[in-house]
Amino acid sequence: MKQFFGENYVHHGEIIQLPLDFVRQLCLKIQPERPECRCDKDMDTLSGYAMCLPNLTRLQTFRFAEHRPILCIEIKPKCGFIPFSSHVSQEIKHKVCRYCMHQHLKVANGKWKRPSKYCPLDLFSGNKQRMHFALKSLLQEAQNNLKIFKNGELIYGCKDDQDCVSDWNELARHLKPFFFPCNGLVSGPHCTRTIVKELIHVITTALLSSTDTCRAGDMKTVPISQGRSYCEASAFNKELVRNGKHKLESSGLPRGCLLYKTLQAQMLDMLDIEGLYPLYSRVEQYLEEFPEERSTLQIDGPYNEAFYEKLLDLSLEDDGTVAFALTKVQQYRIAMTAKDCSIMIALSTCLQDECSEQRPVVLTSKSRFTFSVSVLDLDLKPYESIPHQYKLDGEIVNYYLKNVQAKDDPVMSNLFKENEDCTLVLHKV
Ligand SMILES: O=P(O)(O)O[C@H]1[C@H](OP(=O)(O)O)[C@@H](OP(=O)(O)O)[C@H](OP(=O)(O)O)[C@@H](OP(=O)(O)O)[C@H]1OP(=O)(O)O
Ligand SMILES: Nc1ncnc2c1ncn2[C@@H]1O[C@H](COP(=O)(O)OP(=O)(O)O)[C@@H](O)[C@H]1O
Repeated sequence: MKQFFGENYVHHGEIIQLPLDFVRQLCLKIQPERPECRCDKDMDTLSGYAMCLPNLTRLQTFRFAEHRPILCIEIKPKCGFIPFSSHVSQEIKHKVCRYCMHQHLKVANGKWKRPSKYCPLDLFSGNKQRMHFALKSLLQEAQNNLKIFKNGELIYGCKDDQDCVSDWNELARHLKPFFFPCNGLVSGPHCTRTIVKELIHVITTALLSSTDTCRAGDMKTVPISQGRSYCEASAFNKELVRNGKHKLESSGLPRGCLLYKTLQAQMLDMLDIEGLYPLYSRVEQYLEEFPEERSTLQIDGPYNEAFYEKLLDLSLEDDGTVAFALTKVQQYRIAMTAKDCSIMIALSTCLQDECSEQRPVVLTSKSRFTFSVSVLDLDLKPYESIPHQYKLDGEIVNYYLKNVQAKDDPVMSNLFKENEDCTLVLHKV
Protein backbone atom coordinates (compact mmCIF):
# COMPACT_ATOMS: atom_id res chain seq x y z
CA MET A 1 0.00 0.00 0.00
CA LYS A 2 3.07 2.23 0.43
CA GLN A 3 3.40 2.22 -3.38
CA PHE A 4 -0.02 3.83 -3.65
CA PHE A 5 0.01 6.14 -0.62
CA GLY A 6 3.68 7.14 -0.57
CA GLU A 7 6.50 6.85 1.90
CA ASN A 8 5.61 9.83 4.08
CA TYR A 9 2.01 8.85 4.75
CA VAL A 10 2.45 5.14 5.54
CA HIS A 11 4.01 3.78 8.76
CA HIS A 12 4.21 0.06 8.13
CA GLY A 13 5.43 -0.84 11.62
CA GLU A 14 7.04 -4.21 12.27
CA ILE A 15 5.97 -7.70 13.25
CA ILE A 16 6.99 -8.54 16.81
CA GLN A 17 6.54 -11.54 19.08
CA LEU A 18 4.83 -11.23 22.44
CA PRO A 19 4.56 -13.78 25.27
CA LEU A 20 1.17 -15.45 24.98
CA ASP A 21 0.46 -14.82 28.65
CA PHE A 22 1.08 -11.09 28.16
CA VAL A 23 -1.37 -11.00 25.24
CA ARG A 24 -4.01 -12.87 27.22
CA GLN A 25 -3.62 -10.48 30.18
CA LEU A 26 -3.80 -7.50 27.82
CA CYS A 27 -6.95 -8.84 26.21
CA LEU A 28 -8.68 -9.29 29.59
CA LYS A 29 -7.58 -5.86 30.73
CA ILE A 30 -8.84 -3.88 27.75
CA GLN A 31 -12.03 -5.81 27.05
CA PRO A 32 -14.21 -3.71 29.44
CA GLU A 33 -12.81 -0.53 27.83
CA ARG A 34 -13.61 -1.50 24.24
CA PRO A 35 -16.48 0.27 22.45
CA GLU A 36 -19.38 -2.13 21.96
CA CYS A 37 -19.26 -1.62 18.18
CA ARG A 38 -15.74 -3.07 18.20
CA CYS A 39 -16.47 -6.17 20.22
CA ASP A 40 -17.45 -8.25 17.20
CA LYS A 41 -13.69 -8.46 16.56
CA ASP A 42 -11.37 -10.49 18.76
CA MET A 43 -7.66 -10.00 19.39
CA ASP A 44 -5.38 -12.78 18.14
CA THR A 45 -4.29 -14.35 21.43
CA LEU A 46 -2.93 -17.55 19.89
CA SER A 47 -0.15 -16.63 17.46
CA GLY A 48 2.01 -14.54 19.80
CA TYR A 49 2.63 -12.15 16.91
CA ALA A 50 1.61 -8.48 16.81
CA MET A 51 2.09 -5.42 14.63
CA CYS A 52 4.15 -2.76 16.40
CA LEU A 53 3.02 0.58 14.97
CA PRO A 54 3.81 4.19 15.98
CA ASN A 55 0.99 5.82 17.91
CA LEU A 56 -0.36 8.03 15.14
CA THR A 57 -2.52 10.02 17.55
CA ARG A 58 0.75 11.32 18.95
CA LEU A 59 3.03 10.95 15.98
CA GLN A 60 5.03 14.05 15.36
CA THR A 61 7.88 14.07 12.90
CA PHE A 62 9.22 17.20 14.55
CA ARG A 63 11.49 16.86 17.59
CA PHE A 64 10.50 20.13 19.24
CA ALA A 65 6.84 19.11 19.32
CA GLU A 66 7.45 16.09 21.55
CA HIS A 67 6.33 17.86 24.73
CA ARG A 68 3.62 20.00 23.21
CA PRO A 69 -0.11 19.12 23.47
CA ILE A 70 -1.07 17.13 20.38
CA LEU A 71 -4.41 17.22 18.67
CA CYS A 72 -5.21 14.36 16.28
CA ILE A 73 -8.20 14.11 13.94
CA GLU A 74 -8.98 10.69 12.48
CA ILE A 75 -11.20 10.59 9.39
CA LYS A 76 -12.47 7.38 7.79
CA PRO A 77 -13.53 8.94 4.47
CA LYS A 78 -15.01 5.81 2.75
CA CYS A 79 -15.53 5.62 -1.02
CA GLY A 80 -15.05 8.94 -2.80
CA PHE A 81 -16.39 8.15 -6.27
CA ILE A 82 -19.57 6.98 -7.96
CA PRO A 83 -19.19 3.74 -9.96
CA PHE A 84 -18.65 4.39 -13.67
CA SER A 85 -18.60 0.73 -14.70
CA SER A 86 -21.00 -0.41 -17.44
CA HIS A 87 -21.50 -3.62 -15.41
CA VAL A 88 -23.65 -1.69 -12.92
CA SER A 89 -27.17 -3.09 -13.25
CA GLN A 90 -29.10 -0.46 -11.27
CA GLU A 91 -29.08 3.11 -12.63
CA ILE A 92 -29.31 4.47 -9.07
CA LYS A 93 -25.70 3.34 -8.49
CA HIS A 94 -24.62 5.87 -11.13
CA LYS A 95 -26.36 8.69 -9.24
CA VAL A 96 -26.14 8.03 -5.48
CA CYS A 97 -22.89 7.04 -3.79
CA ARG A 98 -22.41 3.88 -1.73
CA TYR A 99 -22.00 5.74 1.57
CA CYS A 100 -25.22 7.78 1.19
CA MET A 101 -27.20 4.70 0.14
CA HIS A 102 -25.72 2.60 2.95
CA GLN A 103 -26.75 5.15 5.61
CA HIS A 104 -30.40 4.13 5.23
CA LEU A 105 -29.72 0.42 5.73
CA LYS A 106 -27.44 1.15 8.70
CA VAL A 107 -30.12 3.21 10.46
CA ALA A 108 -32.74 0.55 9.65
CA ASN A 109 -30.44 -2.14 11.11
CA GLY A 110 -29.85 -0.04 14.24
CA LYS A 111 -26.10 0.48 13.64
CA TRP A 112 -26.69 4.25 13.94
CA LYS A 113 -29.58 6.24 15.40
CA ARG A 114 -29.48 9.00 12.80
CA PRO A 115 -28.27 9.20 9.18
CA SER A 116 -25.26 11.40 8.55
CA LYS A 117 -25.32 14.36 6.14
CA TYR A 118 -21.73 13.54 5.22
CA CYS A 119 -21.06 12.50 1.62
CA PRO A 120 -17.55 11.30 0.71
CA LEU A 121 -17.79 12.89 -2.75
CA ASP A 122 -17.95 16.32 -1.12
CA LEU A 123 -14.80 15.63 0.89
CA PHE A 124 -12.96 14.19 -2.11
CA SER A 125 -14.15 17.00 -4.42
CA GLY A 126 -11.26 19.32 -3.56
CA ASN A 127 -13.84 22.13 -3.54
CA LYS A 128 -13.36 24.03 -0.27
CA GLN A 129 -17.08 24.78 0.20
CA ARG A 130 -18.02 21.13 -0.29
CA MET A 131 -15.15 19.93 1.90
CA HIS A 132 -16.17 22.31 4.70
CA PHE A 133 -19.76 21.05 4.48
CA ALA A 134 -18.53 17.44 4.59
CA LEU A 135 -16.36 18.08 7.66
CA LYS A 136 -19.15 19.99 9.42
CA SER A 137 -21.45 17.01 8.74
CA LEU A 138 -18.88 14.65 10.25
CA LEU A 139 -18.64 16.88 13.32
CA GLN A 140 -22.42 16.83 13.62
CA GLU A 141 -22.73 13.05 13.22
CA ALA A 142 -19.35 11.36 13.69
CA GLN A 143 -20.53 7.71 13.53
CA ASN A 144 -17.33 5.69 12.87
CA ASN A 145 -16.01 8.21 10.35
CA LEU A 146 -14.54 10.81 12.72
CA LYS A 147 -12.57 10.70 15.96
CA ILE A 148 -10.65 13.48 17.72
CA PHE A 149 -7.83 12.76 20.16
CA LYS A 150 -6.12 15.16 22.55
CA ASN A 151 -2.71 13.94 23.74
CA GLY A 152 -3.68 10.43 22.65
CA GLU A 153 -7.00 10.41 24.51
CA LEU A 154 -10.26 10.13 22.55
CA ILE A 155 -12.24 13.34 23.19
CA TYR A 156 -14.78 13.21 20.34
CA GLY A 157 -16.50 10.55 18.19
CA CYS A 158 -16.86 6.77 18.30
CA LYS A 159 -19.13 6.91 21.33
CA ASP A 160 -21.00 3.77 22.24
CA ASP A 161 -24.03 5.73 23.30
CA GLN A 162 -25.62 6.56 19.98
CA ASP A 163 -28.14 8.78 21.72
CA CYS A 164 -25.43 11.22 22.65
CA VAL A 165 -25.77 14.15 20.30
CA SER A 166 -22.47 15.75 19.32
CA ASP A 167 -21.53 18.29 22.01
CA TRP A 168 -19.71 21.08 20.21
CA ASN A 169 -19.47 23.20 23.35
CA GLU A 170 -17.57 20.43 25.12
CA LEU A 171 -15.36 19.98 22.04
CA ALA A 172 -14.71 23.75 21.89
CA ARG A 173 -13.65 23.71 25.54
CA HIS A 174 -11.04 21.07 24.71
CA LEU A 175 -9.85 22.89 21.59
CA LYS A 176 -9.82 26.49 22.78
CA PRO A 177 -6.23 26.37 24.18
CA PHE A 178 -5.03 25.18 20.76
CA PHE A 179 -6.76 27.85 18.70
CA PHE A 180 -6.76 30.74 21.17
CA PRO A 181 -3.67 30.10 23.29
CA CYS A 182 -3.78 33.63 24.72
CA ASN A 183 -7.46 33.22 25.43
CA GLY A 184 -8.94 36.36 23.91
CA LEU A 185 -12.20 34.67 23.17
CA VAL A 186 -15.10 34.71 25.55
CA SER A 187 -16.74 31.30 25.88
CA GLY A 188 -20.24 30.93 24.49
CA PRO A 189 -22.00 30.05 21.22
CA HIS A 190 -19.88 32.50 19.20
CA CYS A 191 -16.71 30.95 20.63
CA THR A 192 -17.89 27.44 19.76
CA ARG A 193 -18.78 28.38 16.20
CA THR A 194 -15.46 30.19 15.73
CA ILE A 195 -13.42 27.26 17.02
CA VAL A 196 -15.32 24.72 14.91
CA LYS A 197 -14.79 26.91 11.85
CA GLU A 198 -11.05 27.13 12.54
CA LEU A 199 -10.85 23.37 13.13
CA ILE A 200 -12.52 22.74 9.76
CA HIS A 201 -10.10 25.15 8.08
CA VAL A 202 -7.07 23.37 9.60
CA ILE A 203 -8.32 19.90 8.63
CA THR A 204 -9.06 21.03 5.06
CA THR A 205 -5.61 22.57 4.69
CA ALA A 206 -3.92 19.45 6.04
CA LEU A 207 -5.95 17.17 3.76
CA LEU A 208 -5.01 19.23 0.69
CA SER A 209 -1.33 19.47 1.61
CA SER A 210 0.93 17.49 -0.67
CA THR A 211 4.10 16.64 1.13
CA ASP A 212 4.98 13.53 -0.70
CA THR A 213 6.08 12.52 -4.15
CA CYS A 214 6.18 8.78 -4.53
CA ARG A 215 6.29 6.05 -7.15
CA ALA A 216 2.53 5.95 -7.23
CA GLY A 217 2.88 9.19 -9.09
CA ASP A 218 4.48 7.15 -11.84
CA MET A 219 1.55 4.79 -11.95
CA LYS A 220 -0.80 5.31 -14.88
CA THR A 221 -3.61 6.91 -12.92
CA VAL A 222 -7.25 6.13 -13.33
CA PRO A 223 -8.83 9.36 -14.65
CA ILE A 224 -10.66 10.86 -11.67
CA SER A 225 -13.05 12.52 -14.10
CA GLN A 226 -14.60 9.09 -14.63
CA GLY A 227 -18.15 9.04 -13.34
CA ARG A 228 -20.05 11.81 -11.68
CA SER A 229 -18.31 14.28 -9.37
CA TYR A 230 -21.34 14.75 -7.16
CA CYS A 231 -23.86 12.51 -5.44
CA GLU A 232 -27.58 13.17 -5.85
CA ALA A 233 -28.19 12.28 -2.21
CA SER A 234 -25.61 14.77 -0.91
CA ALA A 235 -27.26 17.20 1.52
CA PHE A 236 -24.88 19.87 0.18
CA ASN A 237 -26.18 19.51 -3.36
CA LYS A 238 -29.77 19.36 -2.18
CA GLU A 239 -29.26 22.68 -0.36
CA LEU A 240 -27.71 24.21 -3.49
CA VAL A 241 -30.62 23.05 -5.64
CA ARG A 242 -33.12 24.33 -3.02
CA ASN A 243 -31.43 27.73 -3.16
CA GLY A 244 -31.55 27.65 -6.96
CA LYS A 245 -27.77 27.54 -7.27
CA HIS A 246 -25.68 25.47 -9.66
CA LYS A 247 -23.97 22.31 -8.52
CA LEU A 248 -20.33 22.83 -7.56
CA GLU A 249 -18.22 20.44 -9.55
CA SER A 250 -15.05 19.04 -8.13
CA SER A 251 -12.15 21.44 -8.16
CA GLY A 252 -9.80 18.49 -8.28
CA LEU A 253 -7.38 17.42 -5.61
CA PRO A 254 -3.66 18.27 -5.61
CA ARG A 255 -1.94 15.16 -7.01
CA GLY A 256 0.43 14.79 -4.06
CA CYS A 257 -2.19 15.02 -1.32
CA LEU A 258 -3.31 11.97 0.61
CA LEU A 259 -6.96 12.32 -0.47
CA TYR A 260 -5.87 12.14 -4.13
CA LYS A 261 -3.74 9.04 -3.50
CA THR A 262 -6.54 7.42 -1.53
CA LEU A 263 -9.03 8.11 -4.33
CA GLN A 264 -6.62 6.76 -6.95
CA ALA A 265 -6.29 3.52 -5.00
CA GLN A 266 -10.07 3.30 -4.50
CA MET A 267 -10.62 3.73 -8.26
CA LEU A 268 -8.76 0.51 -8.95
CA ASP A 269 -12.31 -0.78 -8.49
CA MET A 270 -13.00 -0.10 -12.19
CA LEU A 271 -15.57 -2.83 -12.79
CA ASP A 272 -17.71 -2.37 -9.67
CA ILE A 273 -18.40 -5.48 -7.60
CA GLU A 274 -21.02 -6.51 -10.18
CA GLY A 275 -18.38 -6.67 -12.90
CA LEU A 276 -15.72 -8.09 -10.60
CA TYR A 277 -17.74 -10.94 -9.12
CA PRO A 278 -17.78 -13.14 -12.29
CA LEU A 279 -13.99 -12.76 -12.47
CA TYR A 280 -13.72 -13.79 -8.81
CA SER A 281 -15.79 -16.89 -9.71
CA ARG A 282 -13.36 -17.63 -12.56
CA VAL A 283 -10.43 -17.59 -10.11
CA GLU A 284 -12.43 -19.70 -7.64
CA GLN A 285 -13.19 -22.33 -10.32
CA TYR A 286 -9.50 -22.47 -11.23
CA LEU A 287 -8.49 -22.91 -7.56
CA GLU A 288 -11.05 -25.68 -7.13
CA GLU A 289 -9.36 -27.51 -10.01
CA PHE A 290 -5.78 -26.60 -9.00
CA PRO A 291 -5.80 -25.83 -5.24
CA GLU A 292 -2.01 -26.02 -5.10
CA GLU A 293 -1.88 -22.92 -7.34
CA ARG A 294 -3.19 -20.70 -4.53
CA SER A 295 0.32 -19.76 -3.40
CA THR A 296 1.67 -19.36 -6.96
CA LEU A 297 -1.15 -16.90 -7.65
CA GLN A 298 -0.17 -15.02 -4.44
CA ILE A 299 -3.80 -15.00 -3.25
CA ASP A 300 -2.55 -14.66 0.32
CA GLY A 301 0.65 -12.82 -0.57
CA PRO A 302 3.52 -12.27 -0.23
CA TYR A 303 2.56 -8.72 -1.19
CA ASN A 304 5.97 -8.05 -2.70
CA GLU A 305 7.33 -6.24 -5.75
CA ALA A 306 6.10 -9.00 -8.08
CA PHE A 307 2.61 -8.67 -6.61
CA TYR A 308 2.73 -4.90 -7.10
CA GLU A 309 3.96 -5.09 -10.70
CA LYS A 310 0.93 -7.18 -11.64
CA LEU A 311 -1.36 -4.46 -10.31
CA LEU A 312 -0.13 -1.91 -12.83
CA ASP A 313 -2.07 -3.34 -15.80
CA LEU A 314 -5.29 -1.29 -15.77
CA SER A 315 -6.56 -2.85 -19.00
CA LEU A 316 -10.22 -3.88 -18.98
CA GLU A 317 -9.92 -6.10 -22.08
CA ASP A 318 -11.03 -9.50 -20.78
CA ASP A 319 -9.07 -12.18 -22.67
CA GLY A 320 -10.93 -14.90 -20.77
CA THR A 321 -7.80 -15.95 -18.85
CA VAL A 322 -7.39 -16.59 -15.15
CA ALA A 323 -4.48 -14.14 -15.19
CA PHE A 324 -6.74 -11.26 -16.25
CA ALA A 325 -9.36 -12.26 -13.68
CA LEU A 326 -6.75 -12.50 -10.92
CA THR A 327 -5.28 -9.06 -11.70
CA LYS A 328 -8.74 -7.49 -11.43
CA VAL A 329 -9.47 -9.35 -8.18
CA GLN A 330 -6.17 -8.21 -6.63
CA GLN A 331 -6.75 -4.62 -7.80
CA TYR A 332 -10.23 -4.79 -6.25
CA ARG A 333 -8.69 -5.84 -2.90
CA ILE A 334 -6.43 -2.75 -3.00
CA ALA A 335 -9.50 -0.62 -3.73
CA MET A 336 -11.52 -2.19 -0.87
CA THR A 337 -8.65 -1.47 1.52
CA ALA A 338 -8.40 2.16 0.39
CA LYS A 339 -12.19 2.54 0.79
CA ASP A 340 -11.96 1.54 4.45
CA CYS A 341 -8.71 3.12 5.65
CA SER A 342 -8.40 6.07 8.05
CA ILE A 343 -6.53 9.36 7.64
CA MET A 344 -4.79 10.69 10.76
CA ILE A 345 -3.96 14.40 11.02
CA ALA A 346 -1.71 15.18 14.01
CA LEU A 347 -1.36 18.88 14.94
CA SER A 348 0.73 20.79 17.43
CA THR A 349 1.07 24.51 17.93
CA CYS A 350 4.40 26.03 16.93
CA LEU A 351 6.00 29.44 17.33
CA GLN A 352 7.10 31.60 14.46
CA ASP A 353 10.80 30.80 14.84
CA GLU A 354 10.16 27.06 15.08
CA CYS A 355 8.53 26.89 11.68
CA SER A 356 10.57 26.48 8.57
CA GLU A 357 9.77 25.67 4.96
CA GLN A 358 10.55 21.98 5.55
CA ARG A 359 7.68 21.70 7.96
CA PRO A 360 4.09 22.07 6.76
CA VAL A 361 2.41 24.84 8.74
CA VAL A 362 -1.19 25.99 8.82
CA LEU A 363 -2.11 29.40 10.21
CA THR A 364 -5.33 30.23 12.03
CA SER A 365 -6.52 33.61 13.29
CA LYS A 366 -4.63 33.39 16.60
CA SER A 367 -2.44 30.32 16.28
CA ARG A 368 -0.19 28.32 13.98
CA PHE A 369 0.16 24.58 13.74
CA THR A 370 2.68 22.21 12.36
CA PHE A 371 1.09 18.96 11.29
CA SER A 372 1.64 15.45 9.95
CA VAL A 373 -0.76 13.40 7.83
CA SER A 374 -0.75 9.59 7.96
CA VAL A 375 -2.92 6.72 6.84
CA LEU A 376 -3.76 3.63 8.91
CA ASP A 377 -5.60 0.32 8.65
CA LEU A 378 -3.92 -0.72 5.41
CA ASP A 379 -3.93 -4.46 5.98
CA LEU A 380 -5.14 -5.79 2.63
CA LYS A 381 -8.79 -6.85 2.63
CA PRO A 382 -9.01 -10.66 2.35
CA TYR A 383 -9.77 -12.41 -0.95
CA GLU A 384 -12.55 -14.25 0.90
CA SER A 385 -14.44 -11.00 1.63
CA ILE A 386 -15.44 -10.55 -2.04
CA PRO A 387 -18.65 -12.65 -1.87
CA HIS A 388 -19.64 -10.59 1.23
CA GLN A 389 -19.10 -7.39 -0.77
CA TYR A 390 -21.31 -8.70 -3.59
CA LYS A 391 -24.11 -9.66 -1.19
CA LEU A 392 -23.87 -6.42 0.83
CA ASP A 393 -23.94 -4.32 -2.35
CA GLY A 394 -27.24 -5.93 -3.38
CA GLU A 395 -28.74 -5.45 0.09
CA ILE A 396 -27.77 -1.76 0.18
CA VAL A 397 -29.15 -0.99 -3.28
CA ASN A 398 -32.37 -3.00 -2.86
CA TYR A 399 -33.10 -1.39 0.51
CA TYR A 400 -32.52 2.06 -0.96
CA LEU A 401 -34.73 1.42 -4.02
CA LYS A 402 -37.54 -0.01 -1.94
CA ASN A 403 -37.50 2.34 1.04
CA VAL A 404 -36.00 5.60 -0.12
CA GLN A 405 -36.26 6.14 -3.85
CA ALA A 406 -39.79 4.68 -3.94
CA LYS A 407 -40.88 7.20 -1.28
CA ASP A 408 -39.20 10.09 -3.13
CA ASP A 409 -40.71 9.07 -6.45
CA PRO A 410 -44.57 9.03 -6.41
CA VAL A 411 -44.68 6.75 -9.47
CA MET A 412 -42.26 4.25 -7.89
CA SER A 413 -44.02 4.46 -4.53
CA ASN A 414 -47.11 2.85 -6.03
CA LEU A 415 -44.99 -0.07 -7.16
CA PHE A 416 -43.81 -0.81 -3.67
CA LYS A 417 -46.86 0.05 -1.54
CA GLU A 418 -46.75 -2.44 1.28
CA ASN A 419 -49.75 -4.76 1.90
CA GLU A 420 -51.92 -3.14 -0.75
CA ASP A 421 -53.88 -5.19 -3.27
CA CYS A 422 -52.83 -4.31 -6.74
CA THR A 423 -53.67 -5.82 -10.12
CA LEU A 424 -51.04 -6.22 -12.78
CA VAL A 425 -52.76 -5.42 -16.08
CA LEU A 426 -51.03 -6.77 -19.18
CA HIS A 427 -51.99 -5.07 -22.44
CA LYS A 428 -51.57 -6.80 -25.79
CA VAL A 429 -49.36 -4.61 -27.99
O1 LIG B 1 -18.42 -1.66 11.61
P1 LIG B 1 -17.05 -1.06 11.72
O2 LIG B 1 -17.01 0.27 12.40
O3 LIG B 1 -16.05 -2.01 12.25
O4 LIG B 1 -16.60 -0.76 10.24
C1 LIG B 1 -16.70 -1.82 9.29
C2 LIG B 1 -17.04 -1.14 8.00
O5 LIG B 1 -18.33 -0.58 8.15
P2 LIG B 1 -18.59 0.96 7.82
O6 LIG B 1 -19.31 0.97 6.52
O7 LIG B 1 -19.42 1.42 8.96
O8 LIG B 1 -17.27 1.63 7.75
C3 LIG B 1 -17.08 -2.10 6.86
O9 LIG B 1 -17.21 -1.32 5.67
P3 LIG B 1 -18.48 -1.44 4.71
O10 LIG B 1 -19.68 -1.39 5.58
O11 LIG B 1 -18.35 -2.74 4.03
O12 LIG B 1 -18.37 -0.26 3.80
C4 LIG B 1 -15.78 -2.85 6.77
O13 LIG B 1 -15.99 -3.90 5.84
P4 LIG B 1 -15.27 -3.90 4.43
O14 LIG B 1 -16.35 -3.63 3.46
O15 LIG B 1 -14.71 -5.26 4.36
O16 LIG B 1 -14.23 -2.84 4.42
C5 LIG B 1 -15.40 -3.51 8.07
O17 LIG B 1 -14.06 -3.96 7.88
P5 LIG B 1 -13.71 -5.44 8.24
O18 LIG B 1 -14.55 -6.29 7.35
O19 LIG B 1 -14.06 -5.59 9.67
O20 LIG B 1 -12.26 -5.53 7.97
C6 LIG B 1 -15.38 -2.54 9.21
O21 LIG B 1 -14.42 -1.56 8.94
P6 LIG B 1 -13.18 -1.41 9.99
O22 LIG B 1 -13.72 -1.59 11.34
O23 LIG B 1 -12.64 -0.07 9.77
O24 LIG B 1 -12.23 -2.49 9.63
N1 LIG C 1 -1.06 3.22 14.78
C1 LIG C 1 -2.15 3.70 15.38
N2 LIG C 1 -2.07 4.85 16.09
C2 LIG C 1 -3.16 5.36 16.69
N3 LIG C 1 -4.40 4.81 16.67
C3 LIG C 1 -4.54 3.66 15.98
C4 LIG C 1 -3.43 3.04 15.30
N4 LIG C 1 -3.89 1.92 14.69
C5 LIG C 1 -5.22 1.84 14.99
N5 LIG C 1 -5.60 2.88 15.76
C6 LIG C 1 -6.96 3.13 16.29
O1 LIG C 1 -7.66 1.89 16.34
C7 LIG C 1 -8.81 1.91 15.47
C8 LIG C 1 -9.00 0.55 14.82
O2 LIG C 1 -7.80 0.24 14.15
P1 LIG C 1 -7.89 -0.51 12.74
O3 LIG C 1 -6.52 -0.74 12.24
O4 LIG C 1 -8.85 0.26 11.91
O5 LIG C 1 -8.54 -1.89 13.18
P2 LIG C 1 -9.66 -2.63 12.30
O6 LIG C 1 -9.10 -2.78 10.93
O7 LIG C 1 -9.88 -3.87 13.05
O8 LIG C 1 -10.84 -1.68 12.32
C9 LIG C 1 -8.50 3.01 14.45
O9 LIG C 1 -9.71 3.55 13.93
C10 LIG C 1 -7.72 4.02 15.30
O10 LIG C 1 -8.61 4.86 16.02
